[in-house]
Amino acid sequence: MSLLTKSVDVPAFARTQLALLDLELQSEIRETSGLISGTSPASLQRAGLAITNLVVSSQRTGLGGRTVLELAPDAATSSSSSGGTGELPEHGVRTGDIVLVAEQPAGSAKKREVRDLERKGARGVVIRIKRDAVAVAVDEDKEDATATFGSGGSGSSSRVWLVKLADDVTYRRMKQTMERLADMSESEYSAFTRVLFGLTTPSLVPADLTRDEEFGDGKIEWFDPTLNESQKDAIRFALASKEIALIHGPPGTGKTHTLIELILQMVKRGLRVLVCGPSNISVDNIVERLSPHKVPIVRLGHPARLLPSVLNHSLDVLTQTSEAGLIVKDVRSEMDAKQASIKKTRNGRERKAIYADLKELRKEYRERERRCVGTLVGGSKVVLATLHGAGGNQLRGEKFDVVIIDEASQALEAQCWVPLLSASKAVCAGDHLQLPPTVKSTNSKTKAKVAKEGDEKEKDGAIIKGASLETTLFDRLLKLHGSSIKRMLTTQYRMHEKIMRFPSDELYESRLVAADAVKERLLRDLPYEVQDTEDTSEPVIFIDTQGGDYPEKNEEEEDKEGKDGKGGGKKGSIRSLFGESKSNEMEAALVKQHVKKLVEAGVRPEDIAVVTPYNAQLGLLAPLKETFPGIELGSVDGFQGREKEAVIVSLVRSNPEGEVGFLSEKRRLNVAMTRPKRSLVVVGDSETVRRGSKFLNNWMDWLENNADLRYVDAASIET
Ligand SMILES: Nc1ncnc2c1ncn2[C@@H]1O[C@H](COP(=O)(O)OP(=O)(O)OP(=O)(O)O)[C@@H](O)[C@H]1O
Repeated sequence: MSLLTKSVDVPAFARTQLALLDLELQSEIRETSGLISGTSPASLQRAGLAITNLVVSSQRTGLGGRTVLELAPDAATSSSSSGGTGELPEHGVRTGDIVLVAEQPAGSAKKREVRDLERKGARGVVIRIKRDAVAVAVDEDKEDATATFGSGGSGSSSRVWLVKLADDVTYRRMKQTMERLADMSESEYSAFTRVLFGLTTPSLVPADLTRDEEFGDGKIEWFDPTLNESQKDAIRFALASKEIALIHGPPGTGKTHTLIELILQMVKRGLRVLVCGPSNISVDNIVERLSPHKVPIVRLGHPARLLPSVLNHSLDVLTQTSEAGLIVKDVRSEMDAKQASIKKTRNGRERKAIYADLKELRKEYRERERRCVGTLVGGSKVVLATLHGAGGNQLRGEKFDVVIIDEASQALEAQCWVPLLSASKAVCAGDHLQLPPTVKSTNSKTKAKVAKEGDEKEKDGAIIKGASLETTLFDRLLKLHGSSIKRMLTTQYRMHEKIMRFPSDELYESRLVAADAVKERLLRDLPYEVQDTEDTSEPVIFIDTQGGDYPEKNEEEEDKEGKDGKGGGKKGSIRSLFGESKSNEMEAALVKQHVKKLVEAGVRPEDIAVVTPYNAQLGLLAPLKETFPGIELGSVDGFQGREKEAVIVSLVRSNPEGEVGFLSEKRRLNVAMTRPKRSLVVVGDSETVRRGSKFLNNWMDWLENNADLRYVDAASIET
C-alpha cells in the first residue's frame, strides 16, 4: 500500500495534544479557582455556583458503595437565608455537577485557595436535589474527609458549603491516552491506528453497495424498513468498511436513528460494539432508543449523571439487581449498619474504630463488585459510555469489534482516542459544519503561548505548530482521506423546505431534501388551533433593522451607566467573569413584539424559542419568560442538537464598523438557522452583518430575495 504524503507524525501529534490540553485545563482551573478564591461565598451563591450555610443531616451508603452526604440548610441561619422555611436558597446546582463540600470559611470574603479547600473538603457528584436538601455522593478517595464535618445526629455538626468545581476527570483520561500514544513505537501501531494517522490508506470498500441482496455476507434485513436510501447507504458503507467510516448527518437527518439500525445490524452479525458520545445525554439518547429492541446492553457511568429512564441498564444498578449483584448486597447492608452506628457514639476512639471497619468493608465491597462488573460487562454485546467513561477500570482489557462514536464532531480528538486506542474499526457520526467542542484556551494570550512553545519545540519536531483543539477527529480524517470515507444523510425530517434552502445550498452542496411530511409545514398547520396570520403562514421572516438607528451595546458600558439599577455593581463583577458581551435593546423589543403576535395567534409559548449568540442579549430578553411561561431562551451554542416549531434569532450586532465578532463563525450561524421546524424569524441589521464575511453577505442577499421582509416601524415598538 502506498504511503500517504499527508501522514501525521504520531508522537508529535500526541505531544501537541498534551500541550494544548494542559493549557485548556489551566484555563478552566483558572476560571473556577478565580471564581472561588476571589468571590465571597455569598456572591458565588448569587451567581448560582454555590450553596452556603448547610449542615450534614445524614450520611449513608449509596449505589456503588459510595458515601452519600445529605445536606440541609442550617437551622440557625435558614431563618435569614430562606425565610425560616427550611428550604434551600435559590441556586444553580444541578444533578450530576461535580462539587466540593467543605467547612464554610468564617467571614464572607476571606481569600481561599482552591487547593486548600480541596484538601480539607470532599469532592463528589450531586445525585439528588430537593427543595430542602441536596445529596452528594463523595469521591472514593475523599470519604475520610467527611468524618470532619460531623453529622447532624451527633450534635457536633459544623457548617459547610457546597461549590461547583471544574470537571477534571475528562482531562486525566485524555492525558493518559495521549501519553500512551506518545510513548508507542511505530511497530505497536495497529492497522487501524495507521489508517487514522495516514500511514496507510483505508481498505477499499466496493463502490456499488446499493443492492441489499448482494451485500457482503448476505441479504440485509432491515429492522426499520422505512429508513431512507441515504440512511441505508450509510449503514451498508459502515458495515462494509474495514477501518473507518464517517456518517455525516446534517441537521434533522436522523443520525441517531441511523446509528440505532447500525448497532442492531452489527449485533445481528455477532459483533461486539462499544458505543460512545461526548456527553451523558448523547449516550442516554441511544440507550433509550436501543432499549425497546431487547438487545442486552450495559451503560457505564455514575448513576447520578444518567437519565432516570436508562437507569435499569446502568452498570451500578445492575450490580445491585442482577444475580451476580446479590453477593455484593450483603456487604452493603453491613456498611449501612456501621454508618448508622457512628451517629450513636460520641466517643472519638470508638468512632475511629468504626471508620477503620468501614474502610475494610469498602475494600471487600469493591473486590466483590469488581468481579460482578467483570461478569456483567464481559457478557454484554453492546456497551455504552461517554468517551472519557470508556477509559475507566471497568473496560480495562475488554475487546470490541467496533467503536461507534456519536456526535464525533463535538468531541475533542484526544477524547475520541480514549476508546479508539484499543479499537480495530470505528464508525463516527457527526456534522463538521455545526459547532465544534467548546474550547476555553483560545484567547489571544494562550494562543501566543502555544505559538511560542511551538517555536521552541517545533525545531526538533516535538510539537506541531498551528494545531488547535478545535480541529476534531472528524475534520482531520476528512482532510486526510477525503470524502471517500464518508457517507452523507440527505433527507431531513425537521425543517420546512424554505428554512432548509440556504444552509443546504451554502453548506451541504444543495444535497438536502425535505421529507414530504415536513416540507410544507407552517405554524398555522400545528395540530392545535392557530390562526392564519402573516406571521403563522410564512416559513422565513427577516426583520431588518438596518440604518444604524439601533446600535448594539457593550455589556461593560451598560454597567457603567448603572442600567442595572441597585446591585448593578455586584452583578457586574460576576458578569465580567463570564467575559464581555453585547446586547441590542431594539432587537429585544422586536423579538418581544413578534413573540406576542405569535402567542396571540395561538402558538403555544413552549413551541417558541429565542436564540442569540450573546449572553447579554439573553439577559435583556429574560422578562419574556415571565410574560410567556414556557418559552425557551438560549444561546446558539447551547441550542445545538435541539429543535422548536418557531425559532427567533436575534443577531445583535449593529455598528458602523461592520464588526460581527461571534457571527463570523458560519458553523454558529448554521446551528442558529437550522433549529426551527416551521418558522424562522431573523432579527438583525443587514448592513452591519453582511460586512462580516462572504457567508453572511450571501445569507443577507438570500434573505432579502426570499424571506418575508419586514422593516422596523420605530413608533410601534415599546422598548
Ligand atoms: N427514515 C426516516 N423516516 C421517518 N422519520 C425519520 C427517519 N429517520 C429519522 N426520522 C425522524 O427524524 C427526526 C430526527 O432523527 P434523529 O433524532 O435520529 O436525528 P439526529 O440526526 O440524531 O438529530 P440532529 O439532527 O439533531 O443531529 C426524528 O424525529 C426521527 O424520528
